Amino acid sequence: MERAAVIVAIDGPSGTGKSSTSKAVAAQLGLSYLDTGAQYRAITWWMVNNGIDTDDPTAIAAVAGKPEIVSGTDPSAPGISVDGTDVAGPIRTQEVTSKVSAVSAVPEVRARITELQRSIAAAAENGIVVEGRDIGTTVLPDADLKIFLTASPEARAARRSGELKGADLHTTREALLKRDAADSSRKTSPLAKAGDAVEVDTSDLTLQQVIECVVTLVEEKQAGK
Ligand SMILES: Nc1ncnc2c1ncn2[C@@H]1O[C@H](COP(=O)(O)OP(=O)(O)O)[C@@H](O)[C@H]1O
Ligand SMILES: Nc1ccn([C@@H]2O[C@H](COP(=O)(O)OP(=O)(O)O)[C@@H](O)[C@H]2O)c(=O)n1
Repeated sequence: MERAAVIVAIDGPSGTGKSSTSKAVAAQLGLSYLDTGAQYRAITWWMVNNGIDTDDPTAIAAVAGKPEIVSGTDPSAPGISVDGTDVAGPIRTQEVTSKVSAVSAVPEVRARITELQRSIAAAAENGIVVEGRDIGTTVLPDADLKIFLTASPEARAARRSGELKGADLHTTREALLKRDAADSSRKTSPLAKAGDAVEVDTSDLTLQQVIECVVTLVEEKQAGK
C-alpha cells in the first residue's frame, strides 16, 4: 500500500526539544525535515551583516525580499545558506539570538519566509517534519499531525546552558523568557498552540521518550489515512 506524504508540524518555545525531536523522528521515518527557526536566524544574520538597524521595522521591511535563503531538508545534515554562503554556524551566535525576535516580527519578513516554507513542504514527496512557532497555526494549518512541545522554564534553561558550556542559568532563563514573551505577543503569527495540536510536556521526559511518543503519533496517523 502506498502511503500518502505525511506532514507533521512541531511547534513550541525555545528549549522544549523541537529540533532534536523533529530531526530524529524524520530520520527514523524517512521524512524530510525543515528548521524554520534557522530561516529566521538566517535573515537576521543577513540584516546584521548588511548594517540594517534591527530595531527599525521599516528598514527591515524594505529589504526583506533581498536575501536568498536555501534550506537543506535532510534530517542528518540540514544545512542553510544565504546568497550562497553557508551560515549554519554564524546564525547561532548570541548577537543573532538576541535580535531574531525583532526581525521575525516584521510582517514582510514573515510573508516571505512563510511562502518559502510552504513551497518546501509541498515539494517533500515522502512527507516532512516542520518545526517552528507558527507551523500548525499559520504555515501549514492542514498538517496531518500537530504537536506542541512545552517544558518548564527551569528545564529549558538547564538544557540551553548545558549547550552553551555552563552559561549562567539565571541569565539563560531570563533571555529565554524574554524571547518567549516577544514571540508570543507579536501581532503577526505569534507563537501559539493550534486548537487541534497534541500538547506534550517534556520537562520530565528524556529525549528518547519524546521521540518515541511522536513516532507513535505519526505512525497512528499514517495507519489511519
Ligand atoms: N526531553 C529532553 N530531556 C533532556 N534534554 C533534552 C530533551 N529534549 C531536548 N533536550 C536537549 O535540550 C537542548 C535543546 O533542545 P532543542 O531540540 O534544540 O530544542 P528547541 O529546538 O525546542 O529549541 C538540546 O541540547 C537537546 O539535546
Ligand atoms: N516558525 C518560526 C520559527 C522561529 N521563529 C523566530 O525565530 C527565533 C529562533 O527560533 P529557533 O527555533 O532557532 O530558536 P531556538 O529554539 O533554537 O532557541 C524564534 O525565537 C522566533 O523569533 C519564528 O518567528 N517563527
